Amino acid sequence: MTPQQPSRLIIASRESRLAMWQAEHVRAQLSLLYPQCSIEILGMTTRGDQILDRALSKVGGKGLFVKELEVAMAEGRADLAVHSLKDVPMDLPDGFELAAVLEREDPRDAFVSNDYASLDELPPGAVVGTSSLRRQSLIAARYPHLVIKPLRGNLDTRLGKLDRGDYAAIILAAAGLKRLGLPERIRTTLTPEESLPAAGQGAMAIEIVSGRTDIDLRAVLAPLNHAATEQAVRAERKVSKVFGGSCQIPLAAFATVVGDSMHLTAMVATPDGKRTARAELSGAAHAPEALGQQVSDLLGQQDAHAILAACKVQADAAPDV
Ligand SMILES: NCc1[nH]cc(CCC(=O)O)c1CC(=O)O
Repeated sequence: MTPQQPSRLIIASRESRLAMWQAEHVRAQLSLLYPQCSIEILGMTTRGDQILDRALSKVGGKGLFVKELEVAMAEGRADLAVHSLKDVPMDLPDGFELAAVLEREDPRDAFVSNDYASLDELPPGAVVGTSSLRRQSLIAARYPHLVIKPLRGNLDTRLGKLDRGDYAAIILAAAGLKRLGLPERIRTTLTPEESLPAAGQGAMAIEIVSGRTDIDLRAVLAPLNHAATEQAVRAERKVSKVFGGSCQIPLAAFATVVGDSMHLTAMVATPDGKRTARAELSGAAHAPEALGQQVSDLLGQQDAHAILAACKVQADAAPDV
């Protein structure tokens, strides 16, 4: 069935430069597909953008970046929302669904510094900026002589704080820097062996309201879906979901797809990096959730639940920054 040609589409987006780049990217692809369609971007601020003085894990997690966009769609002010998949909760609220996952950019973490070329070069006591529990846990485990300080805000804000001298180095997603045309800020990319990426890192997703009767939006957006990326992130997000699904625990999950087969590696750890469980398996690319469940089971056999309990204790004891 040919999808109905839309005559007008409104894309809801956060207003950060990265979010706007991503919305613009989706708009450009849609205009090629539907040249008659008028497509607008509705920029909005979310609570996640406003609350910059506390760790996200303390104020409600990922949902804070998507809620306002969902309200705009529910009220008919927008038809679709473009998100960094990493920021999308594992369970969407009733009445919403992901209609497409776009081809993944570089999924790795990037080491960014004006003075040092890599984590290995940082001297004892050097301050590294990150508010990601996953990145924090990794650095604490491998570089116990470094000091980790929280770093929130959009990419430009974070780079500004680095340039002001607040940190010796910061860790960011390579994808964001590449999309914003700042690949030269990356001093080193951390391999997945060094820093296993977060579930969905580097991928964009399009969210819609389910069951619209006026237009088949799923069909309209289907050509933007990248099958291999969708399979990979479904496996990764399954692991996230099994272990509680938000930013409250250091959790990494990374899948690669080659043809019909997929390899998934996942890890949970304590924020201090002292306890880690890691597991990996290959399986069929067409059954991503099954592989995600199997890898989660392997993590469970390795004491992952005790690690989660220890995480909760450390999170409750941590200062509220
Ligand atoms: N949590 C914030 C966030 N959400 C998505 C990205 C980068 C782009 C991506 O991973 O797709 C970032 C910044 C970062 O982690 O450095």
